[in-house]
Amino acid sequence: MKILSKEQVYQADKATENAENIPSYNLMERAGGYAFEFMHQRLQGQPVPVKIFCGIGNNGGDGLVIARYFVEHQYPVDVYVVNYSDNRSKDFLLALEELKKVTRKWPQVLKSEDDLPQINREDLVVDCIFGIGINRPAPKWVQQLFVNINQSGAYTVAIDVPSGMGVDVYIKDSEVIKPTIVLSFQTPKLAFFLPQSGKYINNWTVLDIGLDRNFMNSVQTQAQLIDKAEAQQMYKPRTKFSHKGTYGHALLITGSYGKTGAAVLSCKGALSSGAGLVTAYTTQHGLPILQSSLPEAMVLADRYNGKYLEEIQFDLAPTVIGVGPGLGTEKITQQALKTFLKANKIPLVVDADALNILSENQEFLEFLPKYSVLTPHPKELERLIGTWEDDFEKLKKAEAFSKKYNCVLVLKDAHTITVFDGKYYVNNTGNPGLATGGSGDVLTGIITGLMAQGYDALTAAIFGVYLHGKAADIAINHTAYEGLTASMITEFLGQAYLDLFAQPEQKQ
Ligand SMILES: NC(=O)C1=CN([C@@H]2O[C@H](COP(=O)(O)OP(=O)(O)OC[C@H]3O[C@@H](n4cnc5c(N)ncnc54)[C@H](OP(=O)(O)O)[C@@H]3O)[C@@H](O)[C@H]2O)[C@@H](O)CC1
Ligand SMILES: Nc1ncnc2c1ncn2[C@@H]1O[C@H](COP(=O)(O)OP(=O)(O)O)[C@@H](O)[C@H]1O
Ligand SMILES: [K+]
Repeated sequence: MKILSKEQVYQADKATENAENIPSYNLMERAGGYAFEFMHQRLQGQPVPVKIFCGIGNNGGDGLVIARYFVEHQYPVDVYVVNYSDNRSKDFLLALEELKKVTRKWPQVLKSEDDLPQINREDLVVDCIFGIGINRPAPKWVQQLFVNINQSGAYTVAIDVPSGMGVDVYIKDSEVIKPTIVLSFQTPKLAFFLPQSGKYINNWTVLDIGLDRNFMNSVQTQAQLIDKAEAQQMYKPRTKFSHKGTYGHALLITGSYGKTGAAVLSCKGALSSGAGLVTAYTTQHGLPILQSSLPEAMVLADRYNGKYLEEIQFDLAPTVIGVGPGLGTEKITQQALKTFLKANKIPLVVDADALNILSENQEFLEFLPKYSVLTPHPKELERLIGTWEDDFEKLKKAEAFSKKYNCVLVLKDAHTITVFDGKYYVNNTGNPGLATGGSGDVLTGIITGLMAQGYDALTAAIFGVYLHGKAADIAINHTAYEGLTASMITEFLGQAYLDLFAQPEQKQ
């Protein structure tokens, strides 16, 4: 699903007004109408006390349209205008006129902290204070209103975006409404998926308000949400007369003394994603461990008998190499990695300690083959690209890094974002069950396994992240978040594949 930027949303509005030859106010009517319908279908006329907080821009205007519908359907409703500015938008004023036609109970105007009403747990709060137009911290008294709403425990529906949240910029030092659900118009907003702002999002849904199809089909967005529909398109079906050679050979350079588990997990990831052959390259003492725990994998060990890899040299031609999990960052391993990288031409997936070694020796980055996949978690990313002011700056820095080194950068997080060629592919599977040691090692194996099967680096990264998260989503039905271990991700990977084409259950 496309994630439009703020500017693109305004452009989509204009395109729709032009294509349908309608005034902008019609869109506000449509948006407000759909939002009301969503709530009305769930409330079914129950006399829940509704409190609608409207700003003075178009988000506030949506709120006034919603208010009119609530009045018309005889819900007990209080409407407040949060008067943070006297610059009321044209369509806000039109919506106010329409509201006044159906009720004599005019909105109460709030101008300071003293005006803020009591909010009760039993209320339904509709948040229309700020939408995508916010560009600086709200006035303090308005922020106090956000806090009051958050502390009330009331069921809170945010219209378009939670008030206080910037959609393409981070608004520093500002309170944000933490809604029960966000009803977002036409497109989810990038901020929903970033850790600094996404922590305010419990649940969101998109309301299709019918923006111009031509515009929506042709607009090129920087960000895209990856869900089942997108993942299905990536899947490569197997053919009847294929054999293990068809699905490539994945080599995983992994493990050290006490961290052979990382090697096992990444090999399991590669095997369960479907690689034709998997070989681990590890330390000598790791060899028997791998052989006994994972009979499907072949194992090569370095010549020395040390705790860490001292040399990376093998006499085989894998399709793709995954490197990093459990390697450690010993000087001797750093040297071995340098020698290997200098000579290597085979596509790479780089993770964990291999990333840490690259961070310490940035000159090694030049040795990476084109389209290498790098999979840092936030700390590894910081070591690689330095610190950032906020999540949007992080994305910009990641984008610049990926362009400079021509690599696919997988920013692992609750919503992992794959960055390549100026585009952001935002993953929408996975859950906190994945916050467990080794789950990243499994991901490295999965992406390496997909590349072995002929998926290009970008697709392997996006699809691998999707499958990894989906396997965890299926697994937690059996394990809960707490019971999920990294190995189990690989056990449920097959179900993640099956789910790609599973038909939703038909209602009788
Ligand atoms: N296609 C769609 O999706 C449709 C969307 N629609 C709706 O329109 C909404 C966007 O409306 P909007 O552009 O009027 O902005 P909104 O968020 O109401 O803010 C109002 C104004 O506040 C101002 N301001 C900013 N920060 C401030 C601050 N800290 N303290 C004080 N003032 C501040 C700023 O003006 P400024 O002062 O910067 O000139 C800003 O313009 C969108 O979210 C959706 O709900 C539908 O109606 C139609 C279809
Ligand atoms: N709260 C979460 N929600 C969704 N995915 C998560 C969450 N926490 C971690 N993950 C995922 O789990 C993996 C953790 O990787 P990493 O930190 O490298 O683990 P390890 O080093 O232990 O293997 C990443 O793919 C990340 O996106
Ligand atoms: K809002």
